[in-house]
Amino acid sequence: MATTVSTIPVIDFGPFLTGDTAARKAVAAAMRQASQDWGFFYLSNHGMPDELLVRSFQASRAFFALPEAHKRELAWQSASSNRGYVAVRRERLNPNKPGDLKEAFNVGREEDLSHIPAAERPYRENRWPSEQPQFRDTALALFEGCVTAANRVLEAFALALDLPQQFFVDSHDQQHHTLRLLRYPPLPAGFQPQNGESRAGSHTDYGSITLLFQDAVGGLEVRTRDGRWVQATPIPGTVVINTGDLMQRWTNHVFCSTPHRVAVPKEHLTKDRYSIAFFCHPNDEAEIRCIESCSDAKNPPRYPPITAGQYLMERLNATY
Ligand SMILES: O=C(O)CCC(=O)C(=O)O
Ligand SMILES: [Fe+2]
Repeated sequence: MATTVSTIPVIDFGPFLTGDTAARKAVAAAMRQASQDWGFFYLSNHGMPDELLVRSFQASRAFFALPEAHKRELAWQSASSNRGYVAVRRERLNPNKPGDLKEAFNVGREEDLSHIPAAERPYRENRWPSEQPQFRDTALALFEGCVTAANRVLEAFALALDLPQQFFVDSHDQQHHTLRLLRYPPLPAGFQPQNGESRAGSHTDYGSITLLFQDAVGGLEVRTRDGRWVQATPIPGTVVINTGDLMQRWTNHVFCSTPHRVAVPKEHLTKDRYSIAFFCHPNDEAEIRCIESCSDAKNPPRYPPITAGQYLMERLNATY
């Protein structure tokens, strides 16, 4: 019997950004197929400036090199804020496994909070390391760059589903996204994971789409439809895009959210690994109701409508 060795698709986004209607439709169709088959794809020519990404990884490295006590002063406080520093083993992406061997720093949308009652501000306020003033500028520039790139991807998703181009973009315009810098600390040579511990336990992402930039170390693994784990090997110049549970629900499983994890790698485990994830979340009030072109007699709507805010809060509270 012939076996087909399949890998996570690499899609050239250039024709979507600069091409004619036919070229844009072809890119959108490729994304739809990849989202159906894998829930994951790499995007080349994604439009994010390389200089910004280089600067962001440098800023991340400098931030995580701060003394632990300084980082803890910026600790993550609540799911409703979802900002700040998350220490090693603090989070379990797979709630049945030990805490993840990673640390993280979350950034949300930066807003003018002067008109907000003081008691509510901590929930909407980013936390910044006072000893690194340039860190804030870089993180916010990266946030903006990710919003732009994510919106283009959301336009392609809309095109793939015969929706008005701005359908998803409009329901993300409050930018309830989370930018997350991640560091996976070095592990001792010969390190053997105990009780299924890993750098990040198997999970699906909660939101609509995730953009993931990874360094050259590797370790990200994606589950195939038949239950095997495949390496999402770093490919320079690309961003990994995956669809989250909310998008799966919205599209009635036409776009799938796929379990993935960061395993302790066989090589380079004594090196730290850095990645940057941008989790896109629709506006709190956005109603996540099965999209019409995603259901028919054979695939009737699988979920009742829910607001994005309610859904995401439930998922986040379960992780900590
Ligand atoms: O660091 C990575 O490669 C993946 C991280 C991830 O999947 C997550 O934080 O949701
Ligand atoms: Fe993830």
